[in-house]
Amino acid sequence: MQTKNDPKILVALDFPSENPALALVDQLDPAKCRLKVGKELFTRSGPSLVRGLQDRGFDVFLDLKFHDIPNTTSAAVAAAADLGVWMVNVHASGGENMMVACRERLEAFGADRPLLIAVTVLTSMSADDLAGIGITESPEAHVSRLATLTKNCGLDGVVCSAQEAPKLKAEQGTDFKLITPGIRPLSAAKGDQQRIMTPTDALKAGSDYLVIGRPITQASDPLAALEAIHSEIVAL
Ligand SMILES: O=C(O)c1cc(=O)[nH]c(=O)n1[C@@H]1O[C@H](COP(=O)(O)O)[C@@H](O)[C@H]1O
Repeated sequence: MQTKNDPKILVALDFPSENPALALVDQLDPAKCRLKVGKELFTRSGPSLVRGLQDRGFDVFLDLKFHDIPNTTSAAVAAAADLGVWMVNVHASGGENMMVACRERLEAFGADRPLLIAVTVLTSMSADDLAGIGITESPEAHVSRLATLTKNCGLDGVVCSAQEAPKLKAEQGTDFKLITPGIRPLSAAKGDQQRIMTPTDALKAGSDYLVIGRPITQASDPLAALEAIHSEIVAL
């Protein structure tokens, strides 16, 4: 259920720099979406851009997928919390000690801490890719293994494909948040995403938040595209 204060749509700001990102953002409505800032945009434009988005009323998901030793990674998520972001993520494959260190470090921020999410298996990784790094179980089994580890470490949820959502909700419970990319309204181009789902189907499958990039950012009228998806899911 979409509420005014908890927008389910996370718009992926996959732009090379601040100017085109802000040109898009200034057409959007913070009551209807949050914003995801990833590695390219953050590396170019950094914390000042994040503050600029927050000053415009948007919550920010800082999608930097930290993966390092526990001391370094927990310091990085604390820096994200100092920046006041709404959500931050790490790689679950960084392991238990790393994830626990991150969760413990964020406890100091109390109720205002960012949600701490883990990436399980990137949707770009095939079974062959996993075998190449010594993982012989299926991608699906590895996602479940890493989601269980993530939950046991006390994190808030995982990034996964919406196809995996029913299984993960059944295994991890309804409070464990699922953030799902690969979302396409029926009218939108699939692009390079392979495993796609409509916003409605993804929420019905158990997604908590929908990461949506090009169907909004490349639309001729981005606000109309956002509002169409928002109206579709607010009616659920
Ligand atoms: O972590 C992500 O956000 C992510 C993980 C993943 O497995 N697949 C995936 O597509 N994403 C991101 O989700 C967004 C999807 O954008 P669109 O395909 O344009 O809707 C991009 O920012 C991707 O980098």
